[in-house]
Amino acid sequence: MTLPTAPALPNPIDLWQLTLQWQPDAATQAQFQRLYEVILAGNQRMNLTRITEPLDFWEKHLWDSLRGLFSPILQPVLAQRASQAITVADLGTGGGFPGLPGAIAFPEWQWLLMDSTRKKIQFVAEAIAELELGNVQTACDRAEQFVRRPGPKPNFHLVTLRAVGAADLCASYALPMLAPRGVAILYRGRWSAEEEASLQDPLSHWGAEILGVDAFKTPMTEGDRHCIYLQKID
Ligand SMILES: C[S@@+](CC[C@H](N)C(=O)[O-])C[C@H]1O[C@@H](n2cnc3c(N)ncnc32)[C@H](O)[C@@H]1O
Repeated sequence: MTLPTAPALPNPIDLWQLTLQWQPDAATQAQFQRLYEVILAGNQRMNLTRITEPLDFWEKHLWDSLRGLFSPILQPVLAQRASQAITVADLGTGGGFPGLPGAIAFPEWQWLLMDSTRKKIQFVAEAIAELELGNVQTACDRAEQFVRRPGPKPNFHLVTLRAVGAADLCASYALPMLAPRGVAILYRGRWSAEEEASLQDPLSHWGAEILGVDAFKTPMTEGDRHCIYLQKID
């Protein structure tokens, strides 16, 4: 892949620390910059994202992807498990969000990035090679079909979905893929009581409950965000 020269991404140490209680080290920041270049290069061939300005990319792709993983709701669950044992599936990953920033920030976790669109998964596979990420695999599949394939039943510790569809549909994709006590993270913008009510059927069908709803604003443009954490009970 020929990478264009891209403007430098911001690295607002104070904001990382204040909002995530975490800061990327120099190598991680260099990986984020490389990811930005890879996305800009991919965008020249296909429509991956309209978010291409450095500040926008930082906030709406990098920070937004990571905020769901650094949530205070998730941290106690993660603390119960050795970090290298954590497996994550990002369903409907598109151009690789939140999966690629997550795989860079959490290199000890094992990631599967899935999308039903072949050319998007081809791009993600190229990005993984370009970024030399040894902890990420890809699958071109539909989430609802993946669980029905012959072979061992998926049992991920985490499943993430951002901008893939209605909340109840996302829950019905994610919950059958979780290990007992595993957590699905639904990345949403606004969140309503009606959407929360729509989760009741998939939650009772798959034996899960709402672990928590994290409401927050993006740190630069103050957009409304919610991450919904669903935990498999048994
Ligand atoms: C709007 S994009 C979001 C991409 C990315 N998650 C993000 O937030 O930038 C939705 C993606 O979900 C994929 N998708 C939709 N339904 C799917 C399904 N049932 N299984 C797998 N991928 C699906 C689409 O191909 C598309 O790439």
